[in-house]
Amino acid sequence: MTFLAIDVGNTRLKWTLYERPAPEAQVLAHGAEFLEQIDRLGEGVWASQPEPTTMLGCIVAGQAVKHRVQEQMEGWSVEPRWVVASEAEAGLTNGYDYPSRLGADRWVAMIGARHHMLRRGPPRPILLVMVGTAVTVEAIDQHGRYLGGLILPGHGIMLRALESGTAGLHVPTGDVCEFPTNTSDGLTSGGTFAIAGACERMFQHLFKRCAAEPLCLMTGGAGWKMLPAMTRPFELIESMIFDGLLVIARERSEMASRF
Ligand SMILES: Nc1ncnc2c1ncn2[C@@H]1O[C@H](COP(=O)(O)OP(=O)(O)OP(=O)(O)O)[C@@H](O)[C@H]1O
Ligand SMILES: CC(C)(CO)[C@@H](O)C(=O)NCCC(=O)O
Ligand SMILES: [K+]
Repeated sequence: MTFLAIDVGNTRLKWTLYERPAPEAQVLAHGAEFLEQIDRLGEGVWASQPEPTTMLGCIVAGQAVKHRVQEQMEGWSVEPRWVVASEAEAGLTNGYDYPSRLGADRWVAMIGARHHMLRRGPPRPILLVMVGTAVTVEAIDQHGRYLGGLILPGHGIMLRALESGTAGLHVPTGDVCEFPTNTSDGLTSGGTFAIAGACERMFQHLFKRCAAEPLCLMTGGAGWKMLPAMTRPFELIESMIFDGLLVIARERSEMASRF
């Protein structure tokens, strides 16, 4: 009963093969590829894996990339399934104006975050920060209602925007510091504190709205770089999107077996 979970972001595809579709399942194999390199997955690393019994993915790259991913799965008989944000799933309700327009990665990561929070104790609001190509800062109340979230350029996009919009900002990566005294440190610290500051504001908004202290969770490949700059204690859970996919897969298979 193996289960393949795939997270296709704006820069990279990440995949994990589990022994079954349920939270805490054992990992059999995993990998990550830049989107330019996914066309070799089928004859490459996926060819040496046992065929997944079921699959669930989350994709924010466009239709063309989705087709390329599905092509790589053609050697298997497993049906490709992709999560789309809905009005409610796995204990989370979606406050977005148009629920299906919410990025699938955001929706899935929030479902993973709520699962982690409930395992820790009584229900609390959640502040979820996802640091990838773009950065999202999500607010979920203690009842599992998604209130809304911020979308910011990721660190890389911020730097590239400054480089292309100015004449004198082509410098190597600097360090994060409180009072930068050179261009490199100024750019690196500016981007980092822009993200940290947005998170702090959302924390305040969420605390006020819920009258309960939010649990602060972070995910995304660059999360570890952000942690030291945060104004609150954050827990980094790298596997949040995969954990969300496992929760959804279990819920869906339980629902199916009830009918
Ligand atoms: N010092 C830094 N601090 C914060 N973020 C950074 C830093 N350096 C790079 N980043 C960002 O981290 C991203 C890499 O993280 P990750 O590997 O999760 O993203 P990704 O795979 O590009 O994301 P996606 O899931 O959108 O494809 C880069 O796109 C960049 O914007
Ligand atoms: C915001 C990103 C880029 C974050 O990865 C992605 O979730 C996305 O493309 N979302 C669609 C728009 C939205 O979530 O409102
Ligand atoms: K992502």
